[in-house]
Order: sequence, then structure tokens, then C-alpha cells
Amino acid sequence: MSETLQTSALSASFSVHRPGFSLDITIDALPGETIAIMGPSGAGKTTVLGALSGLIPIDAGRIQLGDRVLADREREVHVAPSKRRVSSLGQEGDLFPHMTALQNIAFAARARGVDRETALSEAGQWLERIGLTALTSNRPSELSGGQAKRIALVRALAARPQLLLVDEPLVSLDVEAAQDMRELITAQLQEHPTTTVLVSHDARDAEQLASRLFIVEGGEITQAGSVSEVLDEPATRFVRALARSTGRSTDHSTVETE
Ligand SMILES: Nc1ncnc2c1ncn2[C@@H]1O[C@H](COP(=O)(O)OP(=O)(O)OP(=O)(O)O)[C@@H](O)[C@H]1O
Repeated sequence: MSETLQTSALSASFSVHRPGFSLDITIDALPGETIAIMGPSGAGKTTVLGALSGLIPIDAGRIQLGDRVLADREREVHVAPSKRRVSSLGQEGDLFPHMTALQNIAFAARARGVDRETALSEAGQWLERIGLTALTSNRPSELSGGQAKRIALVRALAARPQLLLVDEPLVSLDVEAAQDMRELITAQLQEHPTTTVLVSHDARDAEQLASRLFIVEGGEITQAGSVSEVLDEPATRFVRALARSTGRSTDHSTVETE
């Protein structure tokens, strides 16, 4: 099922205002690139994903995916979430509880407009590719957390989105299952290049999955660059802590007082 690159560049510069909170950011991704967004709790990461998916309207600015304008406040453009060709992979996986694993994946393929038989056959191939054919008829309640996340990932890709949004995909997985999932995401995105925006609290996700890292603090980008540039030259306290969590020494940039 290898196919030509159908994914698109992302270019987004927008604001969202709420009482007591303002988000004002500019991010971009090349076609097929994975960028990571990290920041402290409440910084605005989920709000960024909501604006890209269309669930949260923007108050100013513009979001463009390839040659399509998804949102432009000045021109009053707001493309509905279902029309954006944006797929989301959330913390819970969000599989439909009443559908089997196969039906869940086929549903996403159907949303592209293919017929039922083609969708079911594609879904079977996806399950084979991730080694979960034995779970074809299982409903989400009959899957482990890790299995459900693997199926949710291929379901998101089966829609062949032009943009994939991934929110904390590894939360609640043990260390080994998290590493398996990172490897699966890497392999699937290599085979099906898809522009991806990843939000995570774990710097290992950015290091292993993304090429660039955007740090959001208090609704603003405080640092951006290649993942290693950002982690090697932390500009804020938050990024210093993040760099330390990856085993980097950040002593040279702080004055130690005892
Ligand atoms: N539906 C909402 N209504 C009002 N305020 C909200 C809503 N959702 C989030 N907020 C506020 O907007 C700000 C940004 O929240 P957001 O969820 O984007 O942060 P986050 O970086 O994703 O945080 P976390 O890492 O804890 O998930 C926070 O101050 C939050 O309290």
C-alpha cells in the first residue's frame, strides 16, 4: 500500500483568546514532517491542536494546509473539522466502542469515500501490518491499552489525512509498550509520510519522532528549532528541565548556588 506523497505543508499563525488566557503562535511543518509541541501544563498545547482540527475557532490569523486555507479570521473562513482532512489520535485512542477493531479501521477508510468491501479489505491489511490480525473481531473493551492505541493509530492513518494530530499517544503505557508504540509510529509514518503535529510531556517522544520542537509557554512560542538544537541550548527554565530529563547536562547554563 505504499503511495505517492499526498500530505501537505502546514503553515499556521493564529490567536485564541479566552478570559485569563491568550494563545498567539506561529508554527509550520514541511510535507511529511513531524513537529513536536511541548510546554508546561496549561501552556496552550491542546488549544493549538483544537485550532488545527477546527474544534476551536481562532480569533485572529490564518491556518493553511497545502493550498487549502482551513481558517482565516479576516476573511471569515472556518472549514468544518470533518472537511479538513485532519485526523486526530488522542490520549484514549477514541475507538468506537460498539465496533470491532476491523470495523473501526474500515470506518476511517470509508470516510475517504471508498466502498465497503475495499474499506474492509484495507482494514484487514492494516491489522496484518501491525501484527494484530488475531484481534480483528475484538471490540475496544476486549483490547489492552497498548493494542487499542496501535489500532487507533492505523485508524487515523487509514483516513489518509493531510495532517495528523497526536496528543500524548503514550500516556498510560508502560515503558516497554511506550517504546513499541514509538517504533510503530516511526515505521508507519515512514511508510505513509503524513505531516504530523505531536503534543507530549515526554522529551523522548520529540527526540525519537520529531525533527523540530516548538516550546509553548503561557500561550507563546518561547523557543523553536531542531529537537537537538532546542534541548542542547535551552533558553528557558522549562526547557532546561526538559533537557535534563533526557540526560543532558545543563550545568554550563546555570549558576549553581549552594
Ligand atoms: N474549554 C475551555 N474553556 C475555558 N478555558 C479553557 C478551556 N480549555 C482550556 N482552557 C484554559 O486554556 C488554557 C490552555 O489550556 P490547554 O488545555 O490548551 O493547555 P495544555 O498546554 O494542553 O495543558 P495540559 O498539558 O495540562 O493538557 C489553560 O489556562 C486552560 O485552563
